[in-house]
Amino acid sequence: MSTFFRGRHFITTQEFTNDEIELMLDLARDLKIKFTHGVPTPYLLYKTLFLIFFDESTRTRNSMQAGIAQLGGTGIFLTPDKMQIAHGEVAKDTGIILSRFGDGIGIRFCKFKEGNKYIREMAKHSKAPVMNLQDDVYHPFQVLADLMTIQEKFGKNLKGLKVGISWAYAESHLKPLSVPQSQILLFTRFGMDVTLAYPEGFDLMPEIVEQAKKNAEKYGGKLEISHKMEDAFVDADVVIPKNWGGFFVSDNPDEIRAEQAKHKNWICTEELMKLTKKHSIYMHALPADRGKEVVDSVIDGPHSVVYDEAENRLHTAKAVMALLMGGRF
Ligand SMILES: NC(=O)OP(=O)(O)O
Repeated sequence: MSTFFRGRHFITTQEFTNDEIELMLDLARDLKIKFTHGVPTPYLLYKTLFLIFFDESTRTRNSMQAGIAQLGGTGIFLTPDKMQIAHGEVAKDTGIILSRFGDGIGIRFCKFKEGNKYIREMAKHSKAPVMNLQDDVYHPFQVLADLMTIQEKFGKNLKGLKVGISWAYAESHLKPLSVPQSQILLFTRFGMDVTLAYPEGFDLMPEIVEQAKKNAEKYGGKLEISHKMEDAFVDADVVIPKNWGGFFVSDNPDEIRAEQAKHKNWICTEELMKLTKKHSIYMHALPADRGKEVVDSVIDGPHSVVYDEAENRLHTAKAVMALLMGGRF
């Protein structure tokens, strides 16, 4: 199985076929069962993974570091301020050197208009797989865990499943576009009927929306855009209300924050959840701005699957690492 994957970069799920995504999820499910039963999975014995984080992380960093350890390898956590990146070393040089030292490189770099370019430049020169741990465009590990969680709740055939992805207000920081963008790209490929709702001005990247529409056409999904939060909730099986920055509103963070503050009413409440189907699930990649993006009674309530979703980050991370970094099983 691993010969399809060995040595490939994981920058967006868009560069993997549906069959390959399903294989990743099959392995993630198998790894989850083995982990739960204490069965060792030393698929990456003696392999080394470098993890470069330009930005903060709880789930991504720890799922990768715990994951590589559970596969028998070693994860080395790096921050640019303690590397020669701080003195201007370019992505090409860092990528060539680290890939001569080890077997994989993971990078988180969310800065708008810079992160994806940096990761692609490193991937161009690295002889080891480069894994995107979230950039300004994509968050492939998150969306893989999201899809795994949705399949756990609704089964493998997701055709016609109604998914509402909505913008929500937040104050903690300017969140990237990468989560909703990855979701509209992947969910439409699995036949889901996606409604994307956001206040005017908080657009996703036009080329990503175009690609998601093409995916929907090709795979029998749907993508509809609305500027009313309710539209993401009516009859939905899955709702994913989450903040993202309005990077097309302005280049100035203060202006984006001021624009966001006009939409404090975009919060996921119990009233909104009542519009969804009875069995609906509430998802969030976390961290959530409680009281801003969502009320406690929803995120802690019966519809919420946020901890299952976060838990699946570990198993999907392990599956991708095992496949790309040369696991033999
Ligand atoms: N969802 C997610 O990527 O979480 P972290 O920012 O904690 O890694």
